[in-house]
Amino acid sequence: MKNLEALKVTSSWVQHATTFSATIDSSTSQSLSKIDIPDFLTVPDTISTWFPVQYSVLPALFKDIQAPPPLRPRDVAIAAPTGSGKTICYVLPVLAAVGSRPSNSLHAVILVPVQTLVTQIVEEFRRWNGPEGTAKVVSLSGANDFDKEQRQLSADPPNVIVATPARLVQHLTAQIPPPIDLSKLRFLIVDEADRMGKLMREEWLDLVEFLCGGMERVACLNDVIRQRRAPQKIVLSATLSKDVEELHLWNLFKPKLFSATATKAKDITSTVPMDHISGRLALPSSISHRLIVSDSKFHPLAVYQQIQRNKFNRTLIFVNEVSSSNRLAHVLKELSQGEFEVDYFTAQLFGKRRYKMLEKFNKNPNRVLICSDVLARGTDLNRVDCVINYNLPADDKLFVHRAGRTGRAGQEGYVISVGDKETKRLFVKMLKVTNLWGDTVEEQMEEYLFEKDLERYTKAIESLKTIVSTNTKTKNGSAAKRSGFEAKRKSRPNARGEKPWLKKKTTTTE
Ligand SMILES: Nc1ncnc2c1ncn2[C@@H]1O[C@H](COP(=O)(O)OP(=O)(O)OP(=O)(O)O)[C@@H](O)[C@H]1O
Repeated sequence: MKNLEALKVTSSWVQHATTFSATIDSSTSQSLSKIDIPDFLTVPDTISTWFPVQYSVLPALFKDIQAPPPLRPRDVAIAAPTGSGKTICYVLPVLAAVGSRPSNSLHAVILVPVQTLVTQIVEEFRRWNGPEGTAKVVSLSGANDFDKEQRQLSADPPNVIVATPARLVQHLTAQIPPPIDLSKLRFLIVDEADRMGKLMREEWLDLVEFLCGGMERVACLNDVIRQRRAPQKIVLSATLSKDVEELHLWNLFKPKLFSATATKAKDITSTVPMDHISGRLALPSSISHRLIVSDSKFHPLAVYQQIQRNKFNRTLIFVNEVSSSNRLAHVLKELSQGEFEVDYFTAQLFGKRRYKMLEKFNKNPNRVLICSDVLARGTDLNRVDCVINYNLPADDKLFVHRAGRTGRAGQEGYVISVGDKETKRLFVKMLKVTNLWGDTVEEQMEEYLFEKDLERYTKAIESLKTIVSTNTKTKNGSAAKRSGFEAKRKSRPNARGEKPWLKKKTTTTE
């Protein structure tokens, strides 16, 4: 039996992609005058040029709006590095489609995997929509009260909805007919598309396509005519997968791919296995990566020394477990002694507290934010100087997205990964397979390098142990109290079903 060689099927639309530079600098950015945008849109002060992905995508999408093709516009897939400005690629076309005198119909639905991104994208719409805000943009996510959202949708139908898939489906199925009319949708946009998971079609895409109408595969002339109403799909990600079956899930109509070429600084060899739409995973060229290898018991001290030595103004530290975040926060607070503020952000933070935490990080210098991977994708924080992988990322895509929280919009960024001899081996192998290892610097930190801070570090660990043991005692105490209460409750007569308060009828004979 001859073992069959795995076939690499590459769709023709992937092969004939429109490419642009992944590097953002004065030579690859274009002046704003090169693209005519509708005059009712206000250009934010921070925007002075078009980034490569915007200069490549915007003219095509504006053309589909100004001169709609006879059938329906081709769907679009956008693969560009983190921080390269993909959000604007759909914000402007959506606002242009809504127009300066918007009707009451829903023009666009934008779906993102996490609620922090929902708020961030609504903010981006507001930045371009101007203070008067011609288009009505609403957010639907776990950050808001569901009933309040329902009332708002019925009272004042929006032109644009930015939502998490779960919350959108909740609104679409909570009442019949749903308060959201998808039948006249012009855009169906999915940001961080490859994060939506393989079950997305069962979970929400089938329902949304059914309510949009016209998404069936063409089987007859009637389908072709019905398809004219279907919304144009735009899927985006920094790590858009090239897997044919994954792309097939999106049921894209004659898709056009806009894809970044290899970054200038990291010339990636073609031997890299093609598991990614632009043929490879890549970090923005403005990011440098350093791997610190030391005994794991010194990792918190190594992190502290890196922040102190490099004088990072804002540092994001990714951990894999919630428990590590508050322990690491305590040790860093003890070590820093006020040199920098330390907070931690995990998925357990709800509603407004999330945004207050991010706002505090964005607005103040000398901050360290310890977080879980809920912030790894898409989150656009203000000038993060350094991303630290305190726990190494589980896979290469997560490494790219975590690293992409720094080095955004062409700014310089540093990524520091912390490992020990064992974890380092697997991590280096993972990065070398997809050539993300690039020009990473490896630094062995031996025990003698920690001596100068060892005393303070030991004190910090001791105080952490005291806190942990106190918490454990309190937990046990309350558990004991609960079990004591439980025991008392069980001992009460009525817990045994007896009713001593009902006087027994004594007969006179007794
Ligand atoms: N033309 C531009 N000029 C200046 N800054 C820009 C421009 N376009 C985008 N930016 C800024 O660059 C940052 C990154 O933009 P954006 O969040 O759209 O990147 P992204 O590609 O979506 O990143 P990710 O893949 O992490 O989601 C934002 O702060 C945005 O304001």
